[in-house]
Amino acid sequence: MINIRSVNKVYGEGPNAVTALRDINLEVPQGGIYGVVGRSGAGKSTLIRCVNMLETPTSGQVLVDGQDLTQLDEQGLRLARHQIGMIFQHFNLLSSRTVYDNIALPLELMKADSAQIKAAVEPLLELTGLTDKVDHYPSQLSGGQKQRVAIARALATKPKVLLSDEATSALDPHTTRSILELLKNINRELGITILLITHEMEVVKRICDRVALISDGSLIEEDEVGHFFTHPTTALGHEFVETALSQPLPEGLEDRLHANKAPSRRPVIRLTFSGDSVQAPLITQLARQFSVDVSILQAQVEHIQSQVLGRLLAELSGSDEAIAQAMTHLESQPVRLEVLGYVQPV
Ligand SMILES: Nc1ncnc2c1ncn2[C@@H]1O[C@H](COP(=O)(O)OP(=O)(O)OP(=O)(O)O)[C@@H](O)[C@H]1O
Repeated sequence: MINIRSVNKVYGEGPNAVTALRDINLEVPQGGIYGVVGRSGAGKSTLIRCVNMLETPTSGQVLVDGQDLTQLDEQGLRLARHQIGMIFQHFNLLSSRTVYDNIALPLELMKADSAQIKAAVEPLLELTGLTDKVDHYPSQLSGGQKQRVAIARALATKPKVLLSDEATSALDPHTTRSILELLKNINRELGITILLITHEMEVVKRICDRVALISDGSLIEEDEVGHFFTHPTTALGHEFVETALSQPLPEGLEDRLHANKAPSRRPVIRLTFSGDSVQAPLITQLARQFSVDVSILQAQVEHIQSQVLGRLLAELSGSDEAIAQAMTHLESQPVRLEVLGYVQPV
């Protein structure tokens, strides 16, 4: 649905030139919810703004529904943008217009008559839960309600694609959840493809099917969300995943953890399981096959999209040889093994 091919973007020229995107290739499938994550300044906004040509790529192609937007003139671009709605972190509503009139704006610009506008706006008010706010002005609305208006406005031209630029970053966690639910609902009910950028892995975890990670203008990782959470391949990917999954260590453990192995110290390991490996009797196997005792310190099971993700923190005890064999076995299994450190038995 969205094909980004070899896109580069350089701002400015000469010694002041800033390369914001480097040879980005990305394919967003039709009907999916696709997340792009990265640290501040990585190039996320530039990337999403290249998809509706708010920024023109320096080179490369951007195809939406098969049409290469980089080849269109102003008139062609104006028409193509009817297929692409966009929402922003700070809502960008017109303060002098009511909720109804904000949603109607893109239709007015398309010269729709009042009957057409009414027929389009009313179902959107219902979909976004704003029916009782129709005559309110933006100043009379909460942040979440303002974003709902912006979403309804973005859908007014019946786009095939919705772009979301940090749409929940200005909202509290509860409101964030309700807006993400709304986006998911829109994706499901209307079949709209959503491309969102965010610096919050929580957003990706909740609603995205696929995710891309960008760093310093380059795409460094791309995956299905459940797999990304269990098998990040880069150090940055790992860091992002941790922000969304990490739980505080059990009380007192941090103080007891040593970085180095010593004869009497026992390893504390973290196992991350996904899919079928959640069901696998790995722990009992360790005990039986390798004469290793496993004390579970913490356990957690989460559902990320269609994937089940389990995390287990455990202390292993047994002879050095048995522990080494058990670790080798774990490394060969479809789980992620991390050694957090070593503890002296209490
Ligand atoms: N209009 C511009 N002129 C010059 N440089 C720009 C412009 N817009 C962005 N940049 C630069 O391009 C790089 C990427 O910026 P961009 O805003 O796309 O990153 P981002 O990942 O969206 O960051 P943030 O999460 O902080 O918004 C940064 O180095 C930024 O300073």
